Amino acid sequence: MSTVGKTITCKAAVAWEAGKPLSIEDIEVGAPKAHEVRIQIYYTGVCHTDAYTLSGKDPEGAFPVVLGHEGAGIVESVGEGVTNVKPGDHVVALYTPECRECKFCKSGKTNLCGKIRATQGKGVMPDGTSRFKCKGKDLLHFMGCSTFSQYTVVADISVVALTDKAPMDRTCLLGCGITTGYGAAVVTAGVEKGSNVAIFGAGCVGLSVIQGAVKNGAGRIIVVDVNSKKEEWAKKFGATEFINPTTIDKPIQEYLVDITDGGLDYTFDCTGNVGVMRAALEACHKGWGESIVIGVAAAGQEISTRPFQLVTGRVWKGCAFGGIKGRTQLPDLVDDYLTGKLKVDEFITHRKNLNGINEAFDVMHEGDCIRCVVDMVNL
Ligand SMILES: NC(=O)C1=CN([C@@H]2O[C@H](COP(=O)(O)OP(=O)(O)OC[C@H]3O[C@@H](n4cnc5c(N)ncnc54)[C@H](OP(=O)(O)O)[C@@H]3O)[C@@H](O)[C@H]2O)C=CC1
Ligand SMILES: N[C@@H](CCC(=O)N[C@@H](CSC=O)C(=O)NCC(=O)O)C(=O)O
Ligand SMILES: [Zn+2]
Ligand SMILES: [Zn+2]
Repeated sequence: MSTVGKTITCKAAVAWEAGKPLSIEDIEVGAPKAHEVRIQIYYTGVCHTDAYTLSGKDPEGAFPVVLGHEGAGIVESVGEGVTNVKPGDHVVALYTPECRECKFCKSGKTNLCGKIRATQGKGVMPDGTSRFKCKGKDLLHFMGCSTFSQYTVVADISVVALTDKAPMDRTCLLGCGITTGYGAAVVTAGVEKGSNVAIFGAGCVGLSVIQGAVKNGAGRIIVVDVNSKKEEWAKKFGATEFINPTTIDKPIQEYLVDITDGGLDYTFDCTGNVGVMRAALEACHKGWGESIVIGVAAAGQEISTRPFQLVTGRVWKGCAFGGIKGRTQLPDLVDDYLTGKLKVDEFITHRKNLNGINEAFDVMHEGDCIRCVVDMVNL
């Protein structure tokens, strides 16, 4: 029986309040309205940003909410006026939408789209309402995606169709972590051939920065991580050196400046630690070194450095989703994956089913997890 135009009841992992485990519930997912798309989610990754919002530290975090923003699935139905995807398409949800008509999209300077950012940040659809209900209460959407539900509704500008040749348990990871790190190196920094790079934090994001740096022909690729087990991971992805900053007897930035004849051409923070962000900036070469902030720092945290660091030519910048425009550029990344040019399979260290999604959060904090993929169909 067709579900088109009807409310669907399905399972979802609901975050009722901050700091509490997710609860598997039957929820009602409304039909997509104009310019909306209802997706059956097959797989979702779990990102540190989901854990960050669940912890209650995200100033934009509100509850009850359906978290998740690294998901792949198949379009079930579309609302009036949707032209970019159709039922049956294999898709990935995009927390950085791409409308192609707002000031941001038209600027050619950023991947940040302004069209629905205000409502997305409030956890509602562009018309200001929610498509999720549970026990008579509205649930909030998250990052315009809410992939911890078997069905979700997103804006049409927040979804990209991809070839069905690429397995969805892999493409889901292109919805955040891999694309973020890879894009930060290739698009945001534009690492040049032969340039020296340091990457702080070798999780999914940092390892993806390594991939981007390798692709662009970087010279030295130095990875800094407090977890020595990450050395093997970093080298597998192409790092040329690994340093555990707890094993050296001077500040890491001084050490890096010493061993690189004045500093790095590009550095990347992939930890979310504001002290690390400062070290990454100060490890840059005078005159031209650029430091890219990728990590998400908790509410209230601030970055600082001596302004002289900037006066003398170092550049501090940052990016969301690596600077990648999802609808335009994700299909090419999938092609790169299918032709063996982009590692994706290698990131999957753990798998869980929807019923075990809280374990996915547990393993993420254990240090040997790069990404845990959650099967949303088989409970
Ligand atoms: N800007 C954006 O668009 C996006 C941002 N993010 C953010 O990026 C960050 C990284 O994500 P992800 O790769 O998944 O995270 P992980 O936790 O998997 O990786 C971070 C790594 O950094 C290490 N680390 C922690 N503290 C330090 C330190 N002081 N010096 C060096 N290394 C350190 C961690 O070690 P240990 O495990 O021992 O703590 C871990 O190995 C998160 O803050 C996440 O929220 C994610 C996606 C998109
Ligand atoms: N809501 C937080 C900031 C969280 C944040 O920085 N989100 C990133 C993506 S992190 C993905 O895992 C992002 O896209 N930021 C750009 C945006 O427009 O949200 C806060 O308010 O501090
Ligand atoms: Zn993420
Ligand atoms: Zn836009």
